Amino acid sequence: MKIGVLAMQGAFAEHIGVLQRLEIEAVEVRKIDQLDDLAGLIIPGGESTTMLKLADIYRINETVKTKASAGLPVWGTCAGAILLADEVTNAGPHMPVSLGLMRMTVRRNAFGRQVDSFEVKLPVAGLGCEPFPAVFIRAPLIESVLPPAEVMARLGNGTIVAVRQGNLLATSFHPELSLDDRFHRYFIGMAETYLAQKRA
Ligand SMILES: NC(=O)CC[C@H](N)C(=O)O
Repeated sequence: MKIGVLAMQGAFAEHIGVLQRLEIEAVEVRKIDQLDDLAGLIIPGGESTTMLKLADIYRINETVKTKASAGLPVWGTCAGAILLADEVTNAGPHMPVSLGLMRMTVRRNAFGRQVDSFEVKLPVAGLGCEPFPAVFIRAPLIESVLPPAEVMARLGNGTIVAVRQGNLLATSFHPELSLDDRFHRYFIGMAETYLAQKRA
């Protein structure tokens, strides 16, 4: 199975590294034809405005929307989660509209500046009892979700930081920067289900 990582900008190399450690063929996606034959796509962290603009120039946004709507598993981490949201409360004047695939409202840069980055042990529904070491870097928070989107994880104060909506997954934090690969294995599981359904 092949999993793509959008490689316009941001932390794509780290995701590729985790996938390769898990012996998954990982593809850097910069052109629309590289979206063919994927079992899943990861949209990494980085800078959401820049990433949206570049993906728009290379006409990737529309193709990702079409493929995700047809069932392709897509996982957005940090800036990638912002791209998946159907509403961004503080988008800024130069930010193109997001892909709008998930029924959730996100607030960018919700935890302060880059120096305020932090790591927490986060209980995550679906990943077992052991909390996940979640790394937050100038992260967005998820203000609200609407069905069919479902909350997978919240911080101790109730802030939503991970959401699943069918074939779509969003995390405010960076699982590719921790040594724990359970989130990547969870997404690979979604990709396996997708392939099995396609073959059936
Ligand atoms: N680590 C990240 O992906 C940060 C996201 C970035 N602050 C943005 O709003 O686009």
